[in-house]
Amino acid sequence: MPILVITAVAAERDAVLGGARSWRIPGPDVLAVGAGPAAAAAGTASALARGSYDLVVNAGIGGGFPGVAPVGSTVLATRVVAADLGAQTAEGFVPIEELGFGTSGFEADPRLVTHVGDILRAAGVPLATGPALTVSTVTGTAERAAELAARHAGAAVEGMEGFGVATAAAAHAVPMLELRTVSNAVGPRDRAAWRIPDALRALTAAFAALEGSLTP
Ligand SMILES: O=C(O)c1cccc(C(=O)CC[C@H]2O[C@@H](n3cnc4c(=O)[nH]cnc43)[C@H](O)[C@@H]2O)c1
Repeated sequence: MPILVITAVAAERDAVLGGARSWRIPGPDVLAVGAGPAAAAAGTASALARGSYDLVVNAGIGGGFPGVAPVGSTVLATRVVAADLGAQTAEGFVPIEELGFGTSGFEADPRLVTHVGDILRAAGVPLATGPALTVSTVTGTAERAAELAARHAGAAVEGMEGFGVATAAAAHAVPMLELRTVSNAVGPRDRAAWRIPDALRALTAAFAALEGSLTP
């Protein structure tokens, strides 16, 4: 069953490939397509037009919501949400559904999330599950982090590609998962505190554990 893994940058792609290298079954196709939802959607759609896949996984590092997904943990998304797709009004943010011309969320297959989550936990991966928020601007203040957490109950992780990958996967009727390892906390910007090498190692460990389990 061919699997497509989409990452933003080459370091994430190589981390995924490092984990899949130990698989005794054919590994996934892993593509680094660039940062942000537009690059992710275009890269995923192009790959899905070229080949046939049974599952698309958006994988990478991400920001974890404090109290849900600490730095060093791994997040498997139950739902992929475009957190800034809508309109800002004097009364607050209005999601695109309420504007009447689009959708801002895709649910992951709950059976697939349970199955893959069980495999990761059994392998000792410190796992959190919950909504994965996709943003075009990385959150850099406590106020913005609190606003997002209030608007999305149980928000676990923030990244920049999930919604783009999910949109392309849905257009091709292919199931989609988002898996992120937490390099930093969502909140006041402190780039020096990002634990990128640790998060990349966690990504490798997660994919090593997933051999044969990414079955829709
Ligand atoms: O500098 C490096 O060596 C390096 C290695 C791997 C990845 C990076 C990135 O900067 C990846 C950008 C990618 O990470 C996601 N991300 C990570 N933290 C957050 C966050 O707090 N909020 C939103 N996105 C985050 C995002 O998907 C980016 O595309 C650097």
